[in-house]
Amino acid sequence: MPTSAAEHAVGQGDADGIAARARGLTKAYGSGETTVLALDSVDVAIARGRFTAVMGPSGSGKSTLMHCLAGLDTVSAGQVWLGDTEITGLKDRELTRLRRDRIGFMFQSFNLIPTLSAAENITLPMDIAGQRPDRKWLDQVIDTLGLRDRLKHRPAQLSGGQQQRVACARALASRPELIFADEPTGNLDSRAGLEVLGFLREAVDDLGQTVVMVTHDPSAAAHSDLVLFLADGRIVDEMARPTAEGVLERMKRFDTVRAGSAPGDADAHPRKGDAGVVPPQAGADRAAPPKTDSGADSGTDSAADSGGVTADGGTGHVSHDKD
Ligand SMILES: Nc1ncnc2c1ncn2[C@@H]1O[C@H](COP(=O)(O)OP(=O)(O)OP(=O)(O)O)[C@@H](O)[C@H]1O
Repeated sequence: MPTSAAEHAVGQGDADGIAARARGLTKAYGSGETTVLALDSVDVAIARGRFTAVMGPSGSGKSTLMHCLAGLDTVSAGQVWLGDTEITGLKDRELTRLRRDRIGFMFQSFNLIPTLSAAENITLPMDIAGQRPDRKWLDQVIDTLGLRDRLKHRPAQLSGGQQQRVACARALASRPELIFADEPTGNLDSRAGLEVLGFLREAVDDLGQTVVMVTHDPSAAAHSDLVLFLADGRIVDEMARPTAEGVLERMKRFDTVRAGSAPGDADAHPRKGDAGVVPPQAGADRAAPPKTDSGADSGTDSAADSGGVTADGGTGHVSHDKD
């Protein structure tokens, strides 16, 4: 039976079986009247060796939660641990190393380097970090992802699904403790999307990896072991062994609640998804949004220019001080 996040209550001291956790995790953007409370005292524990999906309405804080758990963004209050290591308070350089050594990233734009072959893309973060890939593991990843006969191809010679598989292999190459995937199927047609979800599932089942995936898609979430539902910056529910129908039903309730919420509720801490209102300018306050996957090409170019970025596993991440 899948392990529920709830069974691993935060603060019990026993970190066994927990890949990452947060306590009282709060993230506010901006200040004064324009403050946006993206995360509101979130307690969460991500079970090791499981596939966890994070869902919720637009603006509910999914990406912010992922970025804070991955040390890509600073927190306003609370604590975050990766395994036993508290990452809140770590210096930039320590965080960069920790991300590089212990976390794999997959984004909907794949951030592959166009001039490098698939094989070179897969090992690039490790090459930059001066780490030698574990050949046996790498072979296993490549075979599991069905990339053996595509290794010499450049990204432009690969289909979208194959490119995403390369991105998946890159995230897995260093055998990270935790893989964060932000809408990894967002740019794919449904068949390629299914493929990638299948591979993430296999990464968990066959390779023992831990995956956290942010998604809007109930069918994608149905591939996970546990869905965490976020609303207004809080975890409001979870569902073990989810089905697409079950997740869809649960998501519909957000709409009902939001449609029925008092108009003044959103005023204290306005959020993009509040009260069913998503103003067109909702993202305008995101001077430097934490999403770093704004385009495959720009991402790859900057990645090519900056060793720190690609050493992060293709995050495209440059800075995490964006308030
Ligand atoms: N850099 C930023 N500056 C200001 N506000 C931000 C920033 N990043 C996120 N926010 C706000 O924080 C809230 C949560 O954003 P987040 O991107 O985490 O939501 P999400 O659930 O991932 O949304 P979506 O599903 O639309 O991607 C939103 O109201 C958003 O506008």
